[in-house]
Amino acid sequence: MPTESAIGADQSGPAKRLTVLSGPSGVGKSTVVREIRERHPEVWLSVSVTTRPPRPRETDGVEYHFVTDAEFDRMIAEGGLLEWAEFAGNRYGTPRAPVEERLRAGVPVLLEIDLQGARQVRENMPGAFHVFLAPPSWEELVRRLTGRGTESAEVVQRRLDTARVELAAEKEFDRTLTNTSVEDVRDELLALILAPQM
Ligand SMILES: Nc1nc2c(ncn2[C@@H]2O[C@H](COP(=O)(O)OP(=O)(O)O)[C@@H](O)[C@H]2O)c(=O)[nH]1
Ligand SMILES: Nc1ncnc2c1ncn2[C@@H]1O[C@H](COP(=O)(O)OP(=O)(O)O)[C@@H](O)[C@H]1O
Repeated sequence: MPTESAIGADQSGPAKRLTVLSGPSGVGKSTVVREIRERHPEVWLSVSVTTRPPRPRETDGVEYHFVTDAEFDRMIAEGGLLEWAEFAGNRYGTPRAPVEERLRAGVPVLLEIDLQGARQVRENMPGAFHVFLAPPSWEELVRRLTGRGTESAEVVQRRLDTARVELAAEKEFDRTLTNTSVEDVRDELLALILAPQM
């Protein structure tokens, strides 16, 4: 079985098809990912584990696997997470085995994770391609995050504080896509996921 670093380091194998999507809370990552899930089953979307409670209209096993703190602790202890991070008071992580299985089989894999997780993937899997989803403007980001209406004012403020840090990290990414039109971003992202990546 290839090691974690061997998967990422193998520039000739299917591991080049690991794509990471990051960007500030509210920019539209989940919306773009939902479009890809519904229209492009050829791309495999990693389903993260999280200790955050489900939002209305989220289904366990679809957007996330919703787990307890104890279950999350156990996954860390067993080495079952490829990466994980704490974000706005909750923990999120990528289950390792399903990602490695798909990459070995040559299936394109998309991870939607935060900046801290993206940095861990960059460190451990150097073959991954990193895409930053940017808002058209700061005002529009605030509008989207507030307009979604799924978080309290306090949580929105916390996410906006984090968003400033995330926006400053854009240059770490291989490519920026600006989310003006969801359909345009979906098509551009799909092209990057399916293209042979340098
Ligand atoms: N590191 C890491 N971050 C994740 C993972 N899954 C989701 N996230 C990120 O956690 C942050 C919060 O996600 P969520 O609570 O769903 O809020 P939303 O992205 O604003 O809809 C976002 O930046 C996600 O990209 C994961 O497995 N690992
Ligand atoms: N291109 C877009 N134009 C206008 N609104 C958008 C666009 N993309 C997403 N949204 C809206 O912005 C809000 C935040 O999007 P979401 O996908 O939940 O963001 P994220 O997953 O990055 O936190 C949602 O209400 C969503 O409908």
